[in-house]
Amino acid sequence: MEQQLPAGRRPRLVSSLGLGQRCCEVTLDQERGLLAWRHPRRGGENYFVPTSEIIAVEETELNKKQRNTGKWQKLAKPHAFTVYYVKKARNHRWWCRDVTFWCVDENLCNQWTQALKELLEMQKCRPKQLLVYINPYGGKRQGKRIYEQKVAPLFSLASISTDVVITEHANHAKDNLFEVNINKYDGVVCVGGDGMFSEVMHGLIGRMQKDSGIDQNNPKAPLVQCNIRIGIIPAGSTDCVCYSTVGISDPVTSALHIIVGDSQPLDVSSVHHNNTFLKYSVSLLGYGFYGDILKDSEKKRWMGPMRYDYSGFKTFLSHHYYEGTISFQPAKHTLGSPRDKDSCRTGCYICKESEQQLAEQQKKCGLKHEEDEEEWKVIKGKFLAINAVNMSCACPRSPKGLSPAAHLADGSADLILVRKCSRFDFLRHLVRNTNQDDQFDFSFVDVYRVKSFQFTSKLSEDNGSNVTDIGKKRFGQFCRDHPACCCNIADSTWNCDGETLDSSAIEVRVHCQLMKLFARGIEENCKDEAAYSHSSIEHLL
Ligand SMILES: CCCCCCCCCCCCC/C=C/[C@@H](O)[C@H](COP(=O)(O)O)NC(=O)CCCCC
Ligand SMILES: Nc1ncnc2c1ncn2[C@@H]1O[C@H](COP(=O)(O)OP(=O)(O)O)[C@@H](O)[C@H]1O
Ligand SMILES: [Ca+2]
Repeated sequence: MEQQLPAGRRPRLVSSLGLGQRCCEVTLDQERGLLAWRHPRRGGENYFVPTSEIIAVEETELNKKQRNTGKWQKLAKPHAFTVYYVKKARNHRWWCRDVTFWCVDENLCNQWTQALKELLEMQKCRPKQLLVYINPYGGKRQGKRIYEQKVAPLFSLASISTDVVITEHANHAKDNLFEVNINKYDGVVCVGGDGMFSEVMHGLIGRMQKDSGIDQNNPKAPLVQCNIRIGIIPAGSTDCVCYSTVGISDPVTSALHIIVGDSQPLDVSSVHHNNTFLKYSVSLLGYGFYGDILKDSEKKRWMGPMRYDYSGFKTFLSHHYYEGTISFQPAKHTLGSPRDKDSCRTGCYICKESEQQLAEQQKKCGLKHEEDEEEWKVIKGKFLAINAVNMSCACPRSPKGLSPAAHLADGSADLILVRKCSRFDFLRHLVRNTNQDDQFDFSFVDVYRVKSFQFTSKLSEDNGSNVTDIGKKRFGQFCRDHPACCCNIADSTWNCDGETLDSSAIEVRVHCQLMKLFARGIEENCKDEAAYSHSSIEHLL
């Protein structure tokens, strides 16, 4: 049955179709892009699936067993089609579910499959061709298996073609991205952890700047936005970028976000030392505690993700603090503050506002550099940790993150300064990173929302530029001589998204929405699946 609508509008299909052994009314609102049916069993539960969340539609041959039971016996040849769709479960997890409808009228069946396929064709943001890099050694070394068993079948169901590269060494993906014909692809997927994501991001952003003649060594150069989206299939040790942008670290959920063609802009920080480009960072730039953990944990890679717990415990016991000067420019352009109670969620208005400001600025100045005369604030002190985060840095170890109110795409980073305090107080602060309590509510913790910052350790100020070697020598000697003492004349290292930086003196600038992910930010939590269905229909109708 078809309902007539005014000319120009797409019709609403309403039919009584078979579902299992019974009949149910199925509606396809083509104008609004919504498929709905009431399950004849399961207490008559209503299902509402936005067509933007349909993965695939296939004509289906009903098998013998299905045909030989119940109503089928009386039918000559039933015609059927299967709809594969996203089912949202608790904790931001997505599943791929399917439902098979049947009818005796072949024309009606064709009408349904054709209408659904046309609606899928209209989803222009979906990728058709992807370049996939798999780090076989990331996390628990399961990357290849995860991709082959959980992700590749979904890509194939969604008719996505892939070129797959299994990396053979570090920087393989990054170097490869400078050579490939990137225009062939609608996106790049990395299977691994934050380090692997960082590699792919460096390849893409670096390639983009090279092709546009931008000198990455110039810390003030306005960088060219990278429009090719990156998808992350989590298979690493921390998977913070995935968790903070999707809400869960789950390969199937991430694959489905890629398939439906989600897009989430992301701020990226550039890190320089003496007019030399060092790295980009999207998650954590950590000096002191997280730098020391990383340095120690690199020697324990064979332990897998557990290396961070081991090195974390060791580093906590060592309780080293570091002296230095941090200068920063507060982010006055953004509406939020790090102590906000609300977090960045799908469709965040603060990030949208920044996007608008960015567009206006680009219209005004193009790629010209705008002189930034805004004030610098300077803080000298003794720090146990200096953490700069472009996003919340939520991960399974810290579900709300190091800075729960940080925004994915507002053009700012949260700078968290943890000053020298007792071991017990530091532990209280750390524990609050793992629970619901406020980790900033301590006299020794300060947090600022910034658009750029610089750091120089006391050691580098005292000794000039060749800090790393001096630090290394003194650190070794000092530790042997005074193992129980916590004061430190040595430098720590910066942990930049899981990679150590060679210099402790750095200059950092946040680039608003420099790149995009196949994600949509964390969706508002839904109490249960049925509630989701009803809220989504209310939103759509
Ligand atoms: C009582 C103990 C409390 C421990 C506090 C735990 C808080 C954990 C916050 C972790 C934030 C992580 C930010 C992301 C960092 C990653 O970029 C980096 C590299 O990840 P990967 O490539 O997947 O290995 N991971 C880390 O630096 C690990 C930090 C973990 C520290 C325990
Ligand atoms: N084939 C490979 N062999 C060794 N190292 C690799 C390989 N492929 C990628 N890498 C490097 O491994 C590092 C860590 O990878 P990642 O996937 O983030 O795992 P983890 O989360 O366990 O640290 C990355 O910095 C990346 O450059
Ligand atoms: Ca940000």
